[in-house]
Formats: sequence, C-alpha cells, structure tokens
Amino acid sequence: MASLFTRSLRTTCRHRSLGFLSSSSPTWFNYRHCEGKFDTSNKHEERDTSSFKSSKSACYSTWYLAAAGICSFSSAMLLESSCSSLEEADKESGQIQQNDVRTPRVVFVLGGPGSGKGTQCSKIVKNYGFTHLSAGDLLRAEIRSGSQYGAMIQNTIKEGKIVPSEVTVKLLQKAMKESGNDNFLIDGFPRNEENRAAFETVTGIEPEFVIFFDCTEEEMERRIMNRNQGRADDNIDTIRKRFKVFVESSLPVVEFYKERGKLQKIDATRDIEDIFKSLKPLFTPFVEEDLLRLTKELLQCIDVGDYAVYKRLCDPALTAFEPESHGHLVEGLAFHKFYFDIGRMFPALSSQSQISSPKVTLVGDDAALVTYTRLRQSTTMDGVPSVEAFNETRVWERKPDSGGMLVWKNVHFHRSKSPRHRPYRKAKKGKDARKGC
Ligand SMILES: Nc1ncnc2c1ncn2[C@@H]1O[C@H](COP(=O)(O)OP(=O)(O)O)[C@@H](O)[C@H]1O
Ligand SMILES: Nc1ccn([C@@H]2O[C@H](COP(=O)(O)OP(=O)(O)O)[C@@H](O)[C@H]2O)c(=O)n1
Repeated sequence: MASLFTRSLRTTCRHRSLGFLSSSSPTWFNYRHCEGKFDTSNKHEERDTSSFKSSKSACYSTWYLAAAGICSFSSAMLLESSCSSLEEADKESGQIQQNDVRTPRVVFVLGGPGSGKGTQCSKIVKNYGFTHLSAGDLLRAEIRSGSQYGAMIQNTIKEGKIVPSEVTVKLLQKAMKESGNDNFLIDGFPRNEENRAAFETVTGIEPEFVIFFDCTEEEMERRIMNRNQGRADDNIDTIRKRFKVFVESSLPVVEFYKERGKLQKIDATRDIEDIFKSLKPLFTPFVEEDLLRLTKELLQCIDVGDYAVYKRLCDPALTAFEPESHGHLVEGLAFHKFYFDIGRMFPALSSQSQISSPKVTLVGDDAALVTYTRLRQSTTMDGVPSVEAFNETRVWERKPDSGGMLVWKNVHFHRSKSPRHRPYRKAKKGKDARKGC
C-alpha cells in the first residue's frame, strides 16, 4: 500500500513535466512526458500558480528529502496538477511512469523472405528493450487459435500472398496494446501499400524509420531451405511465389519510405554479427533518450517519495558520493531509503527542482553517464524560500533482469554543490597565479 506521504503527493502529480534550463542560453526546454518531445519554444511558460497554492496544503512535504539532497519537486508537477482520488493514487504505487502517455515508437523491419529480419529483431529486442511483433508470427498464431479467419489466413500464406490488412492491423494493434511496452519492432509489415495505409489510418502512427534488409534471392532461398521450422510456406514453390509478391508489392513500400527519407538500407548478405553492428547506431539516439527519461523518472520518484520506483531503477549495490555522506562513499540503498521513510514527518515544507544542461555519454554498449545541474527551490517551515544548485553525475549500467532482459540500472551517482559564480580576480604579484582557476 502506498504510504500516506506518497498518496498525498500523487494527488497533485497527475500531469507531470520537467523543465530544463539551458545554461548556455536563456531557453526553457520543457519536456512533456505526454508528448515525448522537447518543446523548444523560446519563451518562459506562463503558469497559473493558483493550483499550486491550493494543492500545496494537500501535499506532504518533500523538503526534508530535498534537504538531504535526494528529493526534488518539479514545479510543473505542482503547477500543472490535477487531483485524483486517494484510491486511484493507491493503485499507482510503484508505477508512476505508467501515467505518462508517450507516443509509441515504431520501427518497421522489411526485407524479402529469409533475409534475416526475425534473427536481427531478436538481437535488437535483447539490447534495446523493444517488443518484437512479427506479422507472420501473429498470423500463424491466429490460425492456431481456431479463429474464424484461420482457414483464410492459412490458404493465403500457403499461396505466398498477403492477408488483408483488416486482419493483420487488428492483430498488430491488439499485440501492441497487450505488450505493456511502447517501443515496437514490427517485422514483415507493411508488406504492401494497403498494409501501410491501413496501419497509418487505424493507429495514426508513423514509423521512426524503416529498416530494409537487402539480400539476394539465392541467399534468401538458401537460408529458408535451411530454416527447418516446419513452416508450410517454406517449400520451393511457395518461396518463389513469395519472392514475386515481395518484388511486386513490398518493394514499392520500401521505395515509399526511401522517398520520405525514412529508409535504412542494410546489406543483409553479411554474417549475423556484422549486420547487427551496422544496426546499432540506428538505435543509439533511442538509448540516449531513454537514459534521460530514466534519469527524470528517478528524480520524479524521489519527488513523490516513491521508493518502489527508486528501488526498481537503482542497483541494490548503488554507490554514491553526496554532500550528506560527508565525503564517504555510501553503498547500497539503505542510506537513501532513510530519507524516503522520514519524508512524511515534515508536511509543511515543499521544494521543486529543474535540471539544466543534461548530457548523456554512452560508454560502450552497456554503460552511460548522465550529467546535469539540478536547481532546487525549497521553503522552510516559515515559508522562506531558498535555492540551491547541485552538479550531478549518474552512472547507468545495462544489466540482465530476472528474465534475462537487459535493463538500465543506476549504479553510482555523485552529487556536489554547484560552486557559486565568482568574478575572476587577477592574482596578486608574488602569489600563486593558478589560485582560483
Ligand atoms: N546473416 C545471416 N547469415 C546466414 N544465415 C542467416 C542470417 N540471418 C539469418 N539467417 C538464418 O536464415 C534463416 C532465415 O532467417 P530469418 O531471421 O527467419 O528470416 P526472415 O525473418 O527475414 O524470414 C534462419 O534460419 C536464420 O538462422
Ligand atoms: N504483413 C504480412 C506479413 C506476413 N504475411 C503472410 O505471412 C507469410 C510469412 O511471413 P513472415 O514474415 O512470417 O515470413 P517471411 O516471408 O518474411 O520469411 C507471408 O508470406 C504472407 O503470406 C502477410 O500476409 N502479411
């Protein structure tokens, strides 16, 4: 059950966003979770503070947590809040991220039969947390389920033809909904113009980009004949028909995306690892975005005192240098949990944070640094405001979870007080000229 502290905070935090203040220019970068995009409009947001005033009294304070440096309170969280019932909030314990409606990220994976789409998709899934939806697999599962469409799908596949979009798009939509993910690799779809238009019309989603595995027919035929999965369509007659359909119906779709600058053509005649190496850079920007999002999620869960989320995002052996540890390296979560536990004792205080100049640096495939400055405003019991700035570096490492899936965990962070700006003073004669640099 959510603590009172958590519940009360949640009532104010239904619609969140985090502000970013760029230190290099006076531009606010307002990241809205609902849209998943940066709004770089060059103006400060006008905010109605009335909801802040009214919701403030309903909030258990995070000041104590903030004072301890583990808690911040996003202004937007408070200022753009709307209240939900406690019961609703209760259900949300440990799941704050699920409130954030983000536009699904879709990547289409195209290529002839046997070009290696499924093989590469399973590697991408393992490394980049996408859900792999193979249109062919969904259709085969539909046959097995005894659905009314079963016989029609079976005959169409046997003929190497394309199943009507009405069926395939419905299956894809259902699978997307059930996945609980919002990153999808859709493999073997769209296979013709009808597929493409139907998906776009029904879902309103456009792919981020489209991967096309370019492979010779001889190589694809050789691979399919060795595939040995007992598929009814993996016989030489149907294979030839599928190649014909691919050239006639699927290549025009490839061309469509090429014209729109969305196509990523990959030489699929190479070996499996080589191909995967050339796919990696396509997914790097997603990794950077995800790390920034995870960092913000971490700060948010600190804001709302949600220890369950904090625990999910952090490695149990998390190490930290922070002002509260007085120069010592603290290890494990207990040091941090202490502040979550006591936060509810100080209901009258509040704080809010902005992060500025966030930078993500990938270190190989499985480690990354996220650095930023955290500007925290807080009030004392008497309502006296103060502002502090911290420089924070969080080290994230990609580790297998209990299901073997690679997930990012915060393994270390370092926070120090941001040095106050002092005007440069010329060193006095005879004194160490480097002093103060
Ligand atoms: N780059 C590759 N080199 C050699 N064999 C491959 C390669 N990629 C996939 N294969 C093999 O070829 C067969 C077809 O691959 P698959 O991923 O099922 O293709 P698709 O999903 O495009 O039909 C599988 O048996 C797979 O192990
Ligand atoms: N969008 C799609 C995808 C597959 N299919 C059918 O499913 C068959 C197998 O597709 P698949 O993607 O599993 O396999 P490959 O042909 O890529 O090896 C296709 O030949 C089509 O008959 C379809 O009708 N529509």
